[in-house]
Amino acid sequence: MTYVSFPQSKPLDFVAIGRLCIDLNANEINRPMEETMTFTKYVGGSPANITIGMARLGMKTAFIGKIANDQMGRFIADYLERNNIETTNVVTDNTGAVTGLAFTEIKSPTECSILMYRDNVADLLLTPAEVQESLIAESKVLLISGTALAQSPSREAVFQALDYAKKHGVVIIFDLDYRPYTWKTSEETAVYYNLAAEKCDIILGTREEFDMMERFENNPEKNDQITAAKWFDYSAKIVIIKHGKEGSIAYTPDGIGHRAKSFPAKVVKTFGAGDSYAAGFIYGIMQGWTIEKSMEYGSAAACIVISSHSCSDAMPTTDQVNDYIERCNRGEITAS
Ligand SMILES: Nc1ncnc2c1ncn2[C@@H]1O[C@H](COP(=O)(O)OP(=O)(O)OP(=O)(O)O)[C@@H](O)[C@H]1O
Ligand SMILES: O=C(O)C[C@@H](O)[C@H](O)C(=O)CO
Repeated sequence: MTYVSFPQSKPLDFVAIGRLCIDLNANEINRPMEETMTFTKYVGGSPANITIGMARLGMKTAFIGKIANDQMGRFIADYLERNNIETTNVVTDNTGAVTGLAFTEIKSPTECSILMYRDNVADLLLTPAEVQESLIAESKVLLISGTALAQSPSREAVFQALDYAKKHGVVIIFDLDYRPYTWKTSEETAVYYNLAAEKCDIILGTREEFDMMERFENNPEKNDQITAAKWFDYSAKIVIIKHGKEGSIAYTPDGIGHRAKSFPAKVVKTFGAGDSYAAGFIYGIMQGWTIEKSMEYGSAAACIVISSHSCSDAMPTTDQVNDYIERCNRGEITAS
């Protein structure tokens, strides 16, 4: 059963809009931040990580975003280009804005947190006029990510991108990517998340992210089926609700809750799971695979990233994902 059809005639597979940032991941793992002294620098930002994941899987990708006019901004642009991600719509800020930083704390494989430095960041300064209609028109998929909705003008830039995608028959995917610190009030957050989600074909988020959006709804038991059903009255064809290592469930308008097997992992840190899962899942669904097989692929990609030190740099190729699945099936990988 095919739930989403991708416009095959379009030359570009995937374009994402949103933040391009820097991750500084603790080298001394299993320690609190207070005792962490050194970090390794990687490109970060959830939509950037997903795009890098899609590129590693062999998809033709592009990014729409704004970078600071400094060494960090140039590091990001260079990394995207080296990963074959088209950067014609990566705009350089000229107001002195800075690159967002995410310092990661790896206290244990299950206790990880992120300290974000996001004052006056360039990514939130992308304007609607800077979004290239022609780039979106030529892509099969547009991915939006919730954090870009937190402030103007980036918020309007995302809605502009959504309008272009609708106009040109591009499949729209929303990774909720809710990061509380970029928002001012919970009401504002829920309003803009809901307005954007109404326009999307595939919505991916954790149970907690959907809870945040449901502040105006009546779903006291946090029932996944009720959560998903609302979006089928708008544009959605697939709603995925993620539950960490318990796996995820994909709901479709026919009332089916699709589940896939998850894999064991030797976990180094938990962050990056969602981004790699998204890349693997979207790749699979774009190949015409079943929802279950696509979810399985996303789960395996997630295991590879959470077993590694970085998010972006660890995004796997198809050979790496296939190899991981085969090794799990042979019982060669066990959970940490
Ligand atoms: N400890 C784990 N072991 C195996 N698979 C995992 C584990 N944690 C996450 N996954 C896989 O990754 C998928 C997405 O994870 P999760 O629900 O934690 O997303 P997320 O909260 O968006 O991630 P992130 O921490 O990157 O924001 C899960 O559905 C599961 O397949
Ligand atoms: O999304 C961010 O800004 C930070 C990410 O790059 C980070 O590594 C992460 O949280 C991935 O889920």
